[in-house]
Amino acid sequence: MLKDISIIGVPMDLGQERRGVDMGPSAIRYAGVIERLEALGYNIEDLGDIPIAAKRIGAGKNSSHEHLKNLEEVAEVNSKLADAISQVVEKKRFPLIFGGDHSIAIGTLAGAAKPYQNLGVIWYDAHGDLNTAETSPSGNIHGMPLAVSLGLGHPSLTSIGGYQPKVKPENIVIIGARSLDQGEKELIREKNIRVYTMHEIDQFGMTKVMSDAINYLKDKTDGVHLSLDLDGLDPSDAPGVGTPVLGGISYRESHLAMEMLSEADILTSAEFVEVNPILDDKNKTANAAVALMGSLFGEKLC
Ligand SMILES: NC(=[NH2+])NCCC[C@H](N)C(=O)O
Ligand SMILES: [Mn+2]
Ligand SMILES: [Mn+2]
Repeated sequence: MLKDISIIGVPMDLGQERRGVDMGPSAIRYAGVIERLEALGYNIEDLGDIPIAAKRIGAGKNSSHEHLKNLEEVAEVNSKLADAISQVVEKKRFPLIFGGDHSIAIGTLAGAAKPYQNLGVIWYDAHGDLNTAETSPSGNIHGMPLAVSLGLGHPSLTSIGGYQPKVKPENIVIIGARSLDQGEKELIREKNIRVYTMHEIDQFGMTKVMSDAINYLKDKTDGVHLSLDLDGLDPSDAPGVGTPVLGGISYRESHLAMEMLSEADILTSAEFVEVNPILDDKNKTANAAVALMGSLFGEKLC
């Protein structure tokens, strides 16, 4: 992994309807992320936050796209984010992004995938985030970023970065899924996307799931992005998220997953999203995110 890391915060809350996720980047910084990574010998540059348009009252109600809430605003923020990440990549630094809701993955991937022919994506999440306006039960864009990155969705989202698709279905691995909408299940089947649901994690254990996932991606990808939605973890370990789903990945299993990724040394970018301090318990979720980043960047227990 690159020894120089550039942090970008994206206090985005327009991709969903719960207030507070815009405070995620601050909560993660307060949890001591910079000190933690510096202690591991990394050179950290914090580029601050991407500016976000003020949230409208009754988000989406007046939007021109009923099934794509805050479309224009979400698109604008994501194209700024994509540009910021491209600059980080050009400097040969590792982009580390803090959300914000998961709609920011649209911009992250637009920036992070550009230099790669076959960027792998590890989507660590209770959800597939594979909806389009047609399949979404909510109209919330945070449920759509992985579909957008495959080139499926509104053109003002899929065109960000000026190329598409950002990722190919065979280079995606979803880990921790336990809440998939009907249209998402159909897309997973149609595109043959590799998914490790909680069933596989329970049946085979995290060690087997992660080594399988890493082997699946290792030889065919030229870079790998980790998109970690904190709701992939069980709500008892990460209560500060807007769309919690029971029966998730434990804190310890998540540490193991991060340690295995660190060992495999395949990551070229990462993002931690959906931390909502208003819904949290004493910053537990941001603290978990930072502890997981410790493992991801090479912290050893002894
Ligand atoms: N990034 C997330 N937390 N996504 C949750 C999405 C929930 C649901 N599948 C939807 O599309 O509305
Ligand atoms: Mn999720
Ligand atoms: Mn998500």
